[in-house]
Amino acid sequence: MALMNACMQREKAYKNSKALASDALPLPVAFTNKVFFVLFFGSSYYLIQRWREKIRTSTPLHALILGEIVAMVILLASFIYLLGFFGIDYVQNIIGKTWDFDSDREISSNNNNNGNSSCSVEKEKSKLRQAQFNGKSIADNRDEEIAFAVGNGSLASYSLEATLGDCKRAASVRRRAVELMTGRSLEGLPLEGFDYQSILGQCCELPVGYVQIPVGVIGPLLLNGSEYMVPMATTEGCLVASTNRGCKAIYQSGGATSILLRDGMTRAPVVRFPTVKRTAELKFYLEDPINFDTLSVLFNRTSRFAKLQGIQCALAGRNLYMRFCCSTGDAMGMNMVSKGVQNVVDYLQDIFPDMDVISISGNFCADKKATAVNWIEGRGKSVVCEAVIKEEVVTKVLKTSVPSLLELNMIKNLAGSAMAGAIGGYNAHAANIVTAIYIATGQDPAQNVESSQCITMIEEANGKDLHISVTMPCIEVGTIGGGTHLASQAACLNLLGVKGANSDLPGSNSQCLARIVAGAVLAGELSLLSALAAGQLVKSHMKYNRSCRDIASSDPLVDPTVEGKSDITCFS
Ligand SMILES: CC(C)(COP(=O)([O-])OP(=O)([O-])OC[C@H]1O[C@@H](n2cnc3c(N)ncnc32)[C@H](O)[C@@H]1OP(=O)([O-])[O-])[C@@H](O)C(=O)NCCC(=O)NCCSC(=O)C[C@@](C)(O)CC(=O)[O-]
Ligand SMILES: NC(=O)C1=CN([C@@H]2O[C@H](COP(=O)(O)OP(=O)(O)OC[C@H]3O[C@@H](n4cnc5c(N)ncnc54)[C@H](OP(=O)(O)O)[C@@H]3O)[C@@H](O)[C@H]2O)C=CC1
Repeated sequence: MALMNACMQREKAYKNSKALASDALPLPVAFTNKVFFVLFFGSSYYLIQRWREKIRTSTPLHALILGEIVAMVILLASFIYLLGFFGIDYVQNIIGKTWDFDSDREISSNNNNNGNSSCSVEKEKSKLRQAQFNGKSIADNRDEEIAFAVGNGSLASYSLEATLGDCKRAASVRRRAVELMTGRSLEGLPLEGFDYQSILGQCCELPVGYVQIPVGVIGPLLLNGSEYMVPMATTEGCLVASTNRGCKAIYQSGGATSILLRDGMTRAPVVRFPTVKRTAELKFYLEDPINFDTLSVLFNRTSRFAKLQGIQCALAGRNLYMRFCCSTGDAMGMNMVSKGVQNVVDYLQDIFPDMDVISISGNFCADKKATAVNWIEGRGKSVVCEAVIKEEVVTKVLKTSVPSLLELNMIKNLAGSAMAGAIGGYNAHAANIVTAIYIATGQDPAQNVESSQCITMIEEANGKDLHISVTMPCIEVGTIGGGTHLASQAACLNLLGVKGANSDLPGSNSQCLARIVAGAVLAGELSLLSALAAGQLVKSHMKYNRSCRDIASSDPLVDPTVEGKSDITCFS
């Protein structure tokens, strides 16, 4: 019955978009469905009973009485109704889903082959191809002329990819147009050496080049018995060196252990009702376990990998914030969770017609913001990582002592952050390591905000050694989707052995990456805290983080002959 109910409610969500037999009836769909179910099973039961009776009394089966004829008509009618309502729609959904995947594949293969991102781009492209400029098709003009047209506004800059059918040429022309418009040179921002087709429709609009960020590598990071060489993209000198020192200390102490506590991405739409009473009704509806099956069926059908785990509600007057949480396989999952939530919200709109959807994101998610809800409930992967660092390693490699680190962590990371009113900022520099690995491996770098939430604990172990742990509730990483497929980022994921989707165990690649992030953060915390305890910080940054070269005179945009510009002091 629960399944039947689930099916009935699930199909209702599509009532608005698909014509169904039930639409013709002036009755609520849930009611007519129940009536036809009862008629179907009632008539079936009656006919079976009659059939058995006829066999027992040797009456010919074709000799029908009026009641049997009526029952057969009812059976046929209810069968047609139910088939029309569930069966055909179900088949259509399967076909529809298959088609969706095919079209997704078509889109991505187009991306790879000729730069078209979608059918709409294809249509746009043919429209634009017909457009004339200087009496010829746009693509037949010289780049300088096209750039001029973009610069003076007669040609939309974002239509260049579709118009020219060549992503690299589009970026080059746009770049020139920007230079013409601003009168400033983009020399120094590279154009060559990048696959612009790979970002179309997925990673970046209006490209004019790419920024180069050096990638350093730390390791081996000995984590859960495996060794990892971890890539970090950064321009902060000293960061890689420091984290590498932390890896050495961990390695010489026998390695670190990293454990995944939970894995679920969240999205929280906000809706409003005319009264608080109605808002509370939706809250109770969402919290009723009977309804969860229906909602998860609706949610899960939007993806092969997204699986709804739960919905947490928070109410503010007439507004309800519904924090959906789901597993997302090897993807970070923001697009996936948003797609699933949209499907559920459409369905809820159907049964709560007075519900006003304010926004698919109501900030109770909470994406790219430092919040208590993430800190307490977690978002993405929640990971804890620990290591016991031997006393002699603390002395020789980290150049400090166990008591100094204990005291520093308590006064700085715990009390100091409490004084600052931090939310999840009970660490020294988790954000440094998180962001550098995120950029190197194609993650969404803006999610460093909550991904860097971390509490670093340092305690004594075995009477003389040091126990350190980092607890990170919101590591939001994926090994598929976003920027993970780009050549450089994919190479970094490959270095870690977690490139792409794990077909045997979906989710295990991204979970492994999250553990590595926590392991690297542990290394970073160890080293920076040690440098601070030993009073080494400024000296080390003057060595690795400030060039001895005359920066001003090496800048091509600065005239070195201008007086005073070369007056740079070298600290070392
Ligand atoms: C995508 C649009 C802009 C379409 O918006 P639209 O209004 O449908 O677009 P349009 O075709 O009518 O064009 C309007 C203008 O948009 C620009 N535009 C339009 N298309 C392009 C293009 N291809 N390349 C460059 N510019 C474009 C362009 O300026 C254009 O004017 P025109 O030049 O034609 O006169 C809109 O739907 C939009 O802004 N969507 C929101 C996307 C967004 O902001 N994403 C950020 C990531 S979400 C996130 O990370 C954080 C989150 C959401 O989780 C935080 C939270 O919790 O809230
Ligand atoms: N929409 C939003 O509000 C926001 C979006 N973003 C952006 O979203 C992007 C990331 O979204 P995300 O959903 O992670 O990625 P994608 O949108 O790329 O979705 C992942 C795709 O990979 C497919 N897939 C294949 N194998 C697997 C597997 N093993 N595990 C998981 N998925 C698999 C999924 O299939 P299927 O189709 O079956 O699910 C899906 O189509 C980033 O670019 C990020 O910057 C960031 C913040 C907010």
